[in-house]
Amino acid sequence: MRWQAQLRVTAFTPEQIPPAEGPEIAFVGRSNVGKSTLLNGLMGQKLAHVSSKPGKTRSINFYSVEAGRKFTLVDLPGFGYAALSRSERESWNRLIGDFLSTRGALRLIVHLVDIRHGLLAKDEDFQEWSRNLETPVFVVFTKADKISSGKRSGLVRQYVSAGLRSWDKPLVCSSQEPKTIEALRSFIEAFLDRSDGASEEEGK
Ligand SMILES: Nc1nc2c(ncn2[C@@H]2O[C@H](COP(=O)(O)OP(=O)(O)OP(=O)(O)O)[C@@H](O)[C@H]2O)c(=O)[nH]1
Repeated sequence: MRWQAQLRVTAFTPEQIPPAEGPEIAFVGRSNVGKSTLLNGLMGQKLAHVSSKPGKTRSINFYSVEAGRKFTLVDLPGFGYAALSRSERESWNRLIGDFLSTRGALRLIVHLVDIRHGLLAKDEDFQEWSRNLETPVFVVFTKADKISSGKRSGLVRQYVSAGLRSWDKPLVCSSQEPKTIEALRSFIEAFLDRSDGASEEEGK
């Protein structure tokens, strides 16, 4: 299904974070992993700023989506951007960490990983840190067009056997391959339907 999306709020500080309007899905990843490009692909519009220079997304952006139901995509700043000072990096990590560990409306965290590099130190740190969260964290691989399809499946198998969590079928995306973005859209819709069902069961 096509998604109708609009930017709701850009928050630079915790005080600017708006109350949730419904279920939320957060996107995290190292700087330059292709997060803005992927979000634009999902939303079918160029709402997020894409740049070849890392570290462009420095705020938390909330996008309201209407797709037969309402939900919010949350675009978090890329972690581990080296050009920032140590204190800037720490305050960034706090902003992200606090949000992910306290946001009640969060249903899913999508951790984007560049398929060519796999999990680098910052990704490993994030995977380790996020094990204590109640919200599930699923990995989606990006920039798949940069390697051959044979190599892709081998790498994914290797990552998953190393313990990465993802959907039943690990998702590999590329901005150059619209079908892969469409697949992610369908997985997110199905995930939200399932999590609605689970909350109704719990409420009985
Ligand atoms: N070939 C290819 N290039 C991509 C893909 N996704 C993103 N890129 C390129 O990678 C660069 C970074 O993309 P962004 O979407 O800005 O990455 P980001 O993760 O939002 O970056 P930050 O602002 O640092 O957080 C840009 O030059 C994109 O055009 C992809 O699937 N395939």
